[in-house]
Amino acid sequence: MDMLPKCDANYVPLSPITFLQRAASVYADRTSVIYGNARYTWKHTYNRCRRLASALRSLNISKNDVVSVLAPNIPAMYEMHFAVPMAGAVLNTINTRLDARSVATILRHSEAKAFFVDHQFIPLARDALKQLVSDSCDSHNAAEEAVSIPLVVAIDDQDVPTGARLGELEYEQLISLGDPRRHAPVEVEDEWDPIALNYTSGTTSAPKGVVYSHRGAFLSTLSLLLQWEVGAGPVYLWTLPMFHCNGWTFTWGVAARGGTNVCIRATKAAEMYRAISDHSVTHMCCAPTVFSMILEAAPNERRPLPNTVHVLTGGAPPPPAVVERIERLGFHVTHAYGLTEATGPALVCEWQDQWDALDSGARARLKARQGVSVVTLADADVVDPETLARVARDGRALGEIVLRGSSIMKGYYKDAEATAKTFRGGWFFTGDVGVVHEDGYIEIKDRSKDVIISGGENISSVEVEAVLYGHPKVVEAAVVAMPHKHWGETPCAFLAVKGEVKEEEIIRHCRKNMAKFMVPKKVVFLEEGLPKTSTGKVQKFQLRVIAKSIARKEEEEEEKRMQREQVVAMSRL
Ligand SMILES: Nc1ncnc2c1ncn2[C@@H]1O[C@H](COP(=O)(O)OP(=O)(O)OP(=O)(O)O)[C@@H](O)[C@H]1O
Repeated sequence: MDMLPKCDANYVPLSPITFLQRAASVYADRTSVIYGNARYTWKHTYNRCRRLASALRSLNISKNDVVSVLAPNIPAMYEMHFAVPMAGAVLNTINTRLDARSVATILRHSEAKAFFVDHQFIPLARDALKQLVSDSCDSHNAAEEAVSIPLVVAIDDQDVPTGARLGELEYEQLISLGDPRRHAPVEVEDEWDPIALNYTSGTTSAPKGVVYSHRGAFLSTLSLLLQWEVGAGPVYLWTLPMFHCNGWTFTWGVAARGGTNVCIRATKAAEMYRAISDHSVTHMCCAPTVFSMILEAAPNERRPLPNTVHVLTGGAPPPPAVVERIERLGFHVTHAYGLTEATGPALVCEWQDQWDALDSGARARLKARQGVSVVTLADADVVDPETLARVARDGRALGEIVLRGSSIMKGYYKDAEATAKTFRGGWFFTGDVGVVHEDGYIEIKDRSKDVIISGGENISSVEVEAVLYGHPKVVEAAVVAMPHKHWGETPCAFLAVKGEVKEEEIIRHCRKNMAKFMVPKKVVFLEEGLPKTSTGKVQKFQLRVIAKSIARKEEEEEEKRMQREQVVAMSRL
């Protein structure tokens, strides 16, 4: 049997771009994309992608060249997920909430050959390009790595054109100029070839460039469709940014199921309710912070849900109290855990039938666990990061969550050291601390950098946050370490609340619901909400800076008070 070789008939490189070709033939006249009043069918989308791929090739974009895009969830952004790899190039979607300096850093690091910019982000892109030009002048003087300036393509609004331009080229003009007969889309030669370059959220350190292969993207897409039980023809609302791990692969996945992509420019409560109601949305993905937006929407923004909306949530721990509330509204939540490095979700809290009989609170607590590996992952575990020994399956022993399988990235672009550090002993190390329960379900307790160590005890900020979310007035909660002269660190809670609530009330609520050593010593109310990354994660490093300065101030005041008491005591002598 070993003598039977691979041939073109039985061995075709796996790539998610094949989903589009199939969609164009199987679902040709079905609506592929809705954006405002603009509508496309799968036949249209396929033809437009072929034209764009061919236009890119005519501009000398070739194999492994990086094409960057700065755009919200619009049809062009969707099309580029197919057109760029169809030209043999690598898609780099840039986070639209970054500042010009960071956008320039990504353009420089990725050596982007082309840069597509949505009209709304032209001012940001212009500043980033200025920065890049100035870096390029500096690099000539300092004999650094040369900086190349990408070809710029403006994307005008595909529903209501604005006429805004940046650079010489415009998106629709490229599509009309593309001629697949002269420059045919490129065949994928090797499924290990890169398809996308995604920078991490930068929650804990400088963003790293994560490279996906066609194979990894293909398998992750199928795996997530299966895991989430997405049937034929889903109506998928784009609330998760497509720039976040290629929309957790659903950019490619919606084509695989012949679904309809409902694109909205901004993930805001009114837009979401309207789109769900107008288009009978069946599926959406989002970070748990989006739940708070939906739950706190003003009465005039709300609309009744026309049907059950299946939501895949992840990216941050969903507090059980919030899961319970959102499900009462008619959303059905599936919880997944993942990372940019794992091509989006890697663990999913797969539901067990016997859990249906539990009350809603118990169901939400089970659902808030991160779960078991998705089908294309070979293995997931929690291990001692030094010895690599598996931790006990008791829901208590802490270790680092590790993953292994075809969904894991190829590596970090131009960073061999970070790649070597994260791949060890046949595992990918996530940097997240977790436990394994008796039933084999993994639960994240913290990111290793976020664990609070108070008097030698580890405190999981996620556990303290879950209790805080149980308070009826808490809308957002994050807990970080605050330096403490006796305990080393103590928990400091940052809250966004509705209505009036005092620090003492929150502390009382915590005392009632958690061990004494876990109770936050300080509660800070942030009226403007918690600082977040573009992917909806709380920027805990910013909160740590505030907590540190509060601790310093309190220590200074304490010292002053002691000095005053000493003076008084001396004067009495
Ligand atoms: N369901 C979840 N529950 C808890 N945490 C989650 C969940 N899903 C993802 N996360 C957190 O998000 C992290 C992955 O985030 P992402 O890849 O967007 O970049 P980042 O790790 O935040 O950024 P950086 O690596 O640059 O600091 C995970 O390591 C984990 O800490």
